[in-house]
Amino acid sequence: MSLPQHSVEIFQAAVNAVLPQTMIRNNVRVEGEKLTVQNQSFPVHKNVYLVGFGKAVLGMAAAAEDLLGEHMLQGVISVPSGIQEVLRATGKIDMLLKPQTKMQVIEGAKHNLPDENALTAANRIQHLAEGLTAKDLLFVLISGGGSALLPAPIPPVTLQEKQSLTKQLAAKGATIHELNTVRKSLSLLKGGGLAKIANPAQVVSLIMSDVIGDSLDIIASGPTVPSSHRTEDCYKILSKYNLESSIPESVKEVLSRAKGSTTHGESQDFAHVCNFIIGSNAIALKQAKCQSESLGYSTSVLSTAVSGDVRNVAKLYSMLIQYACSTLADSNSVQQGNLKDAILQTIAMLDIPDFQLDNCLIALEESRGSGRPVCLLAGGETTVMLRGKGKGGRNQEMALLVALELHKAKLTRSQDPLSEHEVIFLSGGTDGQDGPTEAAGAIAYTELVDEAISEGLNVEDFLSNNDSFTFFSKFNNGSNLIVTGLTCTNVMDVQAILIRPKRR
Ligand SMILES: Nc1ncnc2c1ncn2[C@@H]1O[C@H](COP(=O)(O)OP(=O)(O)OP(=O)(O)O)[C@@H](O)[C@H]1O
Ligand SMILES: O=C(O)[C@H](O)CO
Repeated sequence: MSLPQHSVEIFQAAVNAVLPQTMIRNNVRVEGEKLTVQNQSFPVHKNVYLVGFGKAVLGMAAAAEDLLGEHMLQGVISVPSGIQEVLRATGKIDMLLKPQTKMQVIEGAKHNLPDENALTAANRIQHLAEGLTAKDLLFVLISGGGSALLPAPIPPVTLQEKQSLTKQLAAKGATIHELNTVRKSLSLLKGGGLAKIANPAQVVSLIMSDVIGDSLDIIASGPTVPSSHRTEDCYKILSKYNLESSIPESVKEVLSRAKGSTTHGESQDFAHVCNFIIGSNAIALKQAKCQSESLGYSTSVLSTAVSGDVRNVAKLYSMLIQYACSTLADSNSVQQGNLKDAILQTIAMLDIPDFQLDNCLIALEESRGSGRPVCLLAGGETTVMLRGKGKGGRNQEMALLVALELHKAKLTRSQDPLSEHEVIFLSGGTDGQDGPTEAAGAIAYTELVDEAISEGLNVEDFLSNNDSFTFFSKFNNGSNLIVTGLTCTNVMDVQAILIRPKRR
């Protein structure tokens, strides 16, 4: 198999590790009247209710209902518009609920924005939780996209007002941490509200993380997690993005009523709640590492928190590739030292706290000793400043930017170790949809720009129009695109760098 084929296999292993059914089965057991999640057990006796919200929740709910059997009484889940149709059309029948399901499925939040359908779902979920007693257990399934699928604005804030504020913040580049800090303070169910309403029932939440650092109170705005944020934090965020003057009166009223904490009660009110992370970027990368090792690569995971502007991140990966090639060729060159300094500066500038350059060295040293090819893995989520009107996504744009950086590096250095190695760079979204495109991501390599020129394609033109999908659709007959279809899971993005010396 070729390096590009290996990179796709490794990416696929990452995605398969976090498929909703796999995660439920790996983390949940039901034996008689005992429900065990990870290492914690709960008694069950036909007293389980289920609610869920998020892009991965349909498959999670189908697997959970199978496991819970007769213990499960009733459920409501809020999932993205059209998801059941897509699953049927793509033959992913095992992610759908069985015809005899006890669950009500409500589809909503088209384009990831809260709407009336999602509001109806949130109302039903609230109603179900309010009716629970100390004898009941509420199983809560949470995944990315959950914030938009569980809107419950605190009156007098309206859905439209909340939606408009969220949109304005997002358009001004607010991070998901900032966005969800504000959302929590305006919601009845977010920021621990759902758990509070379900009290005194036992609440067991299974959470799939799609945020950097896996912060429980940020994922889907933490409906079962006490909020660590205060109202002042909301005001700071609103003023940072110059939105203070445009906040509606209703929002001011709710914020002033909250006075201090944005959580629904104190943390001792959460004694009835157990939150479990069952899927994350780290879990996906761990499996990707296993797959890569079984394919014969010296492998290291560098980070699960790669974030920042896609252009800066692409520069980081390009330098890392050059550093790796130079280390594989000669462990003490001046070029290698300079690259290392530049890499460390970029990591500090991008603020990627968990980045382990030492892990990269371990893989490189192992490879130098064994002659095995190298695989470097990382994950996270970058941001793209949209300047053009093209079609693309952050992963395809990153792959194209890395190709361009490698091309430039090759031109500026003769006798470059880069040219002596075969290099593959893959970036893909684990949800299978990179931006509004039909691809999950793309594969790049050192010679891509030269090959594109010979096909009459100018990489820089496509990049300046944010048109990476159009580029990769045309280039090489589309064979550098990674197309998986919607995976119905999401633990952010995965990058894989594969390097081996060229055969002479
Ligand atoms: N033409 C484009 N080129 C590059 N990136 C784009 C383009 N259009 C949109 N994007 C990026 O795609 C992202 C939105 O797509 P997507 O829905 O995959 O991401 P998301 O909102 O983070 O959702 P999820 O977390 O489920 O992946 C935004 O970060 C946006 O900047
Ligand atoms: O739903 C959300 O808030 C985001 O996907 C982060 O979890």
